[in-house]
Amino acid sequence: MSTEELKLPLIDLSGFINPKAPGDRERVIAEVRDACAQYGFFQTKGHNIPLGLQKGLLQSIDTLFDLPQEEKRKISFLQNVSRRGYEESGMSLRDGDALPDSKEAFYIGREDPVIEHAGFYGPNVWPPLPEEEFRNPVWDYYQATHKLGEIIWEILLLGLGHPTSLMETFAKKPMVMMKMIRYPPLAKTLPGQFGVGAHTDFGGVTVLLQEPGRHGLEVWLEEKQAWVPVQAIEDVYVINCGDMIMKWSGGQYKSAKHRVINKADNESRLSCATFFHGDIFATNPLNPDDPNKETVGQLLIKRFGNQFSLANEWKQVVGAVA
Ligand SMILES: O=C(O)CCC(=O)C(=O)O
Ligand SMILES: [Fe+2]
Repeated sequence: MSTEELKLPLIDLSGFINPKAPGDRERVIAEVRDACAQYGFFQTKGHNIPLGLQKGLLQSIDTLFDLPQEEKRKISFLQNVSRRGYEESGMSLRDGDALPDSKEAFYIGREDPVIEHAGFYGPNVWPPLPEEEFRNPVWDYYQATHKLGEIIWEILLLGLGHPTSLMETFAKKPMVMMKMIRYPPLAKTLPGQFGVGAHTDFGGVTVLLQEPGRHGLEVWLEEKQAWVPVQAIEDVYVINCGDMIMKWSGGQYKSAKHRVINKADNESRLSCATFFHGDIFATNPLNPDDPNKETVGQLLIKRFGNQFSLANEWKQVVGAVA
């Protein structure tokens, strides 16, 4: 089978969110379970996120990244205790990659009024744009994908025979980060440079919006030893599981490698990923007997610690150092 013929499952979530007939919810739960067990990824419609919110968000991302570079640098995420703000192109380099990512990104997260736990919780930073052009549409969108992340978590729990009430044991004050991304046109990247190099997502559920028609995401399919291109279709989300879910589920749900190459010569590509993890002090809720007692916060530090300005303080808060 050639990679062009391989497609991720497309799952209609409306059967779970607004069931109309007996068995609707169970069907969706089984479809999601099978997709996450086989691929760790699926595409979805019937997710209840209004198209108007998606379009507003993409417009806001475009406006933000069109700001002059010096304006964007003033809100660098490296200067922010809570890792909110702007990441310049060329800043992310994974071990083993020859070149850094070409993408630029902007991060927001929970809007907590005061900085707590050395920055795990804290306020967002916002660019110097009118609220109705950026902050309002972005925040409305964040809340909508926060909700969708929660729904996917519930479906994943049900798929493994757990009650949805388990959410309360690990997601009372969950880390939910949102990353808005712009990839430069292919003509503006270096030979061999990726938009985002091959990686797995670190944590819980990822809810990904791709700019319609701007393909570029590819998922590694272990069983076929092949990269599968994922189409960027209007109103269709990509959902995937991160490493923490794979660990917590004892490998029942996969965390698959993926990467992005913007294939358009002269057009940039926008996307937005919302990452729904769990409370910073939460340990594996799926298996209280799991000998591995690493917390969500410790796992975050392991993966991103070097990008936080107060990394050592963070480490102490979550017990990653004495
Ligand atoms: O932009 C995309 O399509 C995917 C981005 C991604 O994988 C990530 O930010 O973790
Ligand atoms: Fe990713």
